[in-house]
Amino acid sequence: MKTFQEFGLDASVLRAITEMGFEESTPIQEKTIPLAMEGRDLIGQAQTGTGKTAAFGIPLVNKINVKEERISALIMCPTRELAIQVAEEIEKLGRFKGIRSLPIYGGQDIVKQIRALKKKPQIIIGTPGRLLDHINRKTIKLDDVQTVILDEADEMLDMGFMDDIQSILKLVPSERHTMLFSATMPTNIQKLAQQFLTNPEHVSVIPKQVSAPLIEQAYIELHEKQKFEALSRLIDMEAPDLAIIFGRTKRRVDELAEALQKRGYAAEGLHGDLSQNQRDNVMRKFRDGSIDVLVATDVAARGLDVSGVTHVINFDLPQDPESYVHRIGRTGRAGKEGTAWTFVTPREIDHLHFIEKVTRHKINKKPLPSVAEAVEGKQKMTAERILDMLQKEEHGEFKGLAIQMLEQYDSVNLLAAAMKLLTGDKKDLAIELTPEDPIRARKKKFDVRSSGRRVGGGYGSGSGSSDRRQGGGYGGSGSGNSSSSGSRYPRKDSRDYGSNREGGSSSTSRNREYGSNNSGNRDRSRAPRKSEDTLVNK
Ligand SMILES: Nc1ncnc2c1ncn2[C@@H]1O[C@H](COP(=O)(O)OP(=O)(O)OP(=O)(O)O)[C@@H](O)[C@H]1O
Ligand SMILES: [Mg+2]
Repeated sequence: MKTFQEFGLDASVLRAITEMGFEESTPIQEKTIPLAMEGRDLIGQAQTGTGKTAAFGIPLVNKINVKEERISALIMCPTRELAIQVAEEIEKLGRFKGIRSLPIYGGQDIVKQIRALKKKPQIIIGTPGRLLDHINRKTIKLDDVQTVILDEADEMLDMGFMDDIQSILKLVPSERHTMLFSATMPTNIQKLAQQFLTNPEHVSVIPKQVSAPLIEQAYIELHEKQKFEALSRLIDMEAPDLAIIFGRTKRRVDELAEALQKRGYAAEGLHGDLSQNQRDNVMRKFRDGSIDVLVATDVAARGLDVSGVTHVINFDLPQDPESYVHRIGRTGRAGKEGTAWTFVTPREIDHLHFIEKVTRHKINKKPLPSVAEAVEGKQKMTAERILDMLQKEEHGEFKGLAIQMLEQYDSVNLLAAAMKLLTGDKKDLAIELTPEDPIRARKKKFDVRSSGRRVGGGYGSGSGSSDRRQGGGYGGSGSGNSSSSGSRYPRKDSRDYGSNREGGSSSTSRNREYGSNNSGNRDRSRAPRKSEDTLVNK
């Protein structure tokens, strides 16, 4: 892998990269940074957690003129949390150069945003709905934008943002530099690319499977009614540092978070019905470790990068292979290992096999964790906590009492009693969740032919050679034949996109940005996609 010095970047950008702790470039960065520096339009595809943000962020920040007082670059993201996170990474990269960047997303006070816009940021990172609001209010002008980046482009299409993106891009000069990034590139992305990109270079560092290489994948077959017990045993057995649990609907997420809290886990829910304040709080707590279980709808599936996530658990099977890939990709990031568990009801087994085929990765069947395994896991965890406390030496104030008690009681019994207390056990609390319908299997055929030369993506797994090709898909060699009419946008479904578009811009009342108030709705529709060949590349 190349070091960052080899790209000929500005010294201030190099300094930022070093401060961020990046030593060498990841495969997608190595491929795209030079092309982006030449001003080439790009479609960049690489596995989850392999540094796509910096792959576009570094050349962008390098190119921006800090003297510019108008918006010169626009990054669009599908969710608010992602816009915030990408903005933070851009801020870090641009810090020493003195670049001004600003996240713009729904749910945040628009007046505050307008005030921040007066500071003349050069880079705006936003969700399409709120961006349009500002454009309509004339608080954002795009006449001087030279670079546009669509992060998670396929998801934005899937969410029905095509019209908004079109409206926004119409206002950007056509002489511009445009780049699309995602870990998954269904064929319908071709349409978007044709429309918005000029002679793009396809850069793909996806090896034979699209999911990240460092994630161990397992599934447990069980009945809907067994899921919660299985979940709590699994958490006890595995003792994750941080875990994300995906549920299918907002109601599911609420019920699950509450049930986990009742059982004594530090868990909170994240979905689009929460206020932005609540969403921000939950994310902050999860990032700083004050909660260790995040229960979420697919609003958290894309792009979120929280270090220390060791486990992803699909409490409900995701609707499509893309969603699976992105959900499990919240772990196993930046060269770290992770484990992904998926709960599957007997009627969903076919759908699981479909996901395995499309992602070209076997998901290993595992038995339901036993009570004994759960107990053992919990005991180990308690012992670790005690040893951790010993090392930190924060227990001094208890020493006097300990000596007194040891004079009267046997040390083994004392410690065992303390451990029992510390472990806590609320297993007897009955938990009842509203059942979810199973995901239906797909009937249509799909094509998983694979060919072509591929290189390893991720950290240190690549051979360094590139595999640029037309088309994307799940590692298929793809000629980019998008024969289907299967455009996946707009999806008029009940997904949780957020109808509260503060500032009430025109276009549509469809819910956006995973932030609305229609309780009980699904964050992702269960309606199968129209055509399988929008999923895989032929
Ligand atoms: N060259 C590098 N060296 C070390 N760490 C890096 C490097 N580039 C990026 N990272 C870190 O890797 C993590 C994942 O990066 P990022 O979020 O950009 O992944 P991604 O490819 O966009 O994943 P996703 O598909 O899930 O959005 C981040 O914490 C980032 O800071
Ligand atoms: Mg990303």
